[in-house]
Amino acid sequence: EDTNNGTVPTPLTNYLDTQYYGEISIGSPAQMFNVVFDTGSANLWVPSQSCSPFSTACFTHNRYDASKSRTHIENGTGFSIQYAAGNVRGFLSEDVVVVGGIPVVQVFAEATALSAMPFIFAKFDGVLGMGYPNVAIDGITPVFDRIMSQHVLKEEVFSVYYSRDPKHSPGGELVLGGTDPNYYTGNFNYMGTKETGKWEVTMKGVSVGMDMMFCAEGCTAVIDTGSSYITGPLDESGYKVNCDTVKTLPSVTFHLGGQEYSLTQEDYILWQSQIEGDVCTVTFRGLDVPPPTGPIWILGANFIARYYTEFDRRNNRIGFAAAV
Ligand SMILES: CC(C)(C)OC(=O)N[C@@H]1CNC[C@H](C(=O)N(Cc2cccc(Cl)c2Cl)C2CC2)C1
Repeated sequence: EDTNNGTVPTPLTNYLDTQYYGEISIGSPAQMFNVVFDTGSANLWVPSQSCSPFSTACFTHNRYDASKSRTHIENGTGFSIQYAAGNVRGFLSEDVVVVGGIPVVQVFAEATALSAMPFIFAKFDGVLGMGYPNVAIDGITPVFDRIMSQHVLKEEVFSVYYSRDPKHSPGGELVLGGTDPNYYTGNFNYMGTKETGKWEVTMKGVSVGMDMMFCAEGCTAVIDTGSSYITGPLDESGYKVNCDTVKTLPSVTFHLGGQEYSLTQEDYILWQSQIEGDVCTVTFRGLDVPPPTGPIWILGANFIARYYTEFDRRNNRIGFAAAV
């Protein structure tokens, strides 16, 4: 059903609370792909039919076949992304991409080489960057910018709901042009994005329990829908705790835009029941980014699952409301 004059919500699949992806189509007739809608990047790439036979990660995913699309436009320019954990190489193509019911003619990358790490663990096929244009590699206009220039959206915003429990259905939802009141309660609290033209805000501190433990002088918080966890300048990463002590663990509070956003142990502990017993891991990752970029925190899926997030391009601000 059309809820935002021109757009329909995109249901997301939640894979183990670590990967949230939804379906888009590319080409005519439509070729379907599962993509992560990633606010930490701004390019669209999917595996290519012409990927190398040695790229295992490519063969276990849906691949775009240009020869089968009558709306395909040849480009051929080389393309590569260097992630922290791996890389993607390929070439550019252009075709009709449909997101949330909206068609756009989009320049995207056909990946011909995907590093096995980490993409053999990816349940999604590709990535659809929802970041600002200045994050886009090769200056390619991002999908959401192409959608905005069609003036079909009621508001120039998009919103993200991530479920906290893989058994819930849907595992999440992306709304283009508005928010979905079914997935949040109360009001939104807004904060301006930094003038860097990224989905990042100034954070005033991080408290553990009652003590301000980190970022006391202020730091940057990136709101990154494509990251699974919370990353900060911590030396503990993948910290294991005794599951019996989990209920005594303190809340962790992020001070953003004059509000306090707390995560309780159920939000930040990954509790896995295994044969040899339960294993509990703190889902904070250590990542040291030196100044001037750092110190930087990345608030990923387990933050967004607790706080429904509205990304507002019109007003260059981010809004949080309590997720249902
Ligand atoms: C500098 C620039 C290249 C733009 O930086 C980024 O693109 N930075 C991206 C920021 N958002 C997270 C992205 C990421 O880590 N992955 C890998 C990933 C994440 C979760 C789970 C799995 Cl399995 C995987 Cl493979 C992409 C899938 C979104 C990198």
